[in-house]
Amino acid sequence: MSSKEVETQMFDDHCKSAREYLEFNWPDVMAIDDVDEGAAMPWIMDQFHRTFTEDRDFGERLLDVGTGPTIYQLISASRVLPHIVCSDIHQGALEEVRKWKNGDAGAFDWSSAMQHVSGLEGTGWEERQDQLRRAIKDTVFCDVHNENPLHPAVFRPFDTIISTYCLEGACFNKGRSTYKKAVKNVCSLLKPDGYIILLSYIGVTYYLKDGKKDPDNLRLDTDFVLKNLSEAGITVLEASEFKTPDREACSYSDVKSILYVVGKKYLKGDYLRLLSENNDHCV
Ligand SMILES: C[S@@+](CC[C@H](N)C(=O)[O-])C[C@H]1O[C@@H](n2cnc3c(N)ncnc32)[C@H](O)[C@@H]1O
Repeated sequence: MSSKEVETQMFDDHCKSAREYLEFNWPDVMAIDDVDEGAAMPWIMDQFHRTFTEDRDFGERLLDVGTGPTIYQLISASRVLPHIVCSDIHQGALEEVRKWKNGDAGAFDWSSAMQHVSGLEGTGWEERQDQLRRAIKDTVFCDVHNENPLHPAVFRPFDTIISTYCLEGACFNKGRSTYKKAVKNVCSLLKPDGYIILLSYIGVTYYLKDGKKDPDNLRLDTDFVLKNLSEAGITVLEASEFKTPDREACSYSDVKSILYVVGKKYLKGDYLRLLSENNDHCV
């Protein structure tokens, strides 16, 4: 893609640029009264905090799939994973991440999210901000529709993968079989024994575009998301859901809930042992 094409690439059907996406979705980063999502942000940050303070071995190398221009999803992980690769199909989104990493004057301000997480951890937010900036090692092209989403780059399988609101965005008008393949493609980037954390919109039937309803033909429900993870070799360790507010009018979509999933790609032998030891681990 030429630099001119990169500059003019629409971010999505809703926002012209990655910057517009940031300003539309996070006029107030830790908002508790978002029209569609209510107090989802504090809940999401708390889920990530809980996950990454659990006694699990997340390894060293984290891949974020469909990072977009955001870093909130990486704050808690960066306390334990020192090597983070951000990936997205949109070059403008990755440029926003690079600007934030480099501390550019025009970079988006995520300090309230940093402060929220530091408050939970009992750490200093500026040191944690530096820690995340140091941990982001690379920003690379990714297309979840490719069998190897990171092609042409070559990476060893990752220890942990995070993906927030990417798969449903990439597949919203492409149907369930495309979603299923995309989940498989993403999970193929995870090493055996690795962890995946997925955040997803559930129950969307339309997104608003220029005041009109743009239908979502994916119609994600929780069971379908968990089943696809399982078919991609992931054992779901936990799944929590945040119910969005009942509302007459939507601002962006009619999302019904936000699903947070932690899964693990067990080695076959370990998985069978786990099953015989404790069935409760499997949702
Ligand atoms: C709704 S945004 C989510 C961004 C960010 N992770 C967040 O939590 O706000 C969806 C992201 O997925 C990216 N995306 C869309 N299609 C993709 C694809 N086929 N492969 C990889 N990323 C894609 C978009 O460029 C966008 O950054």
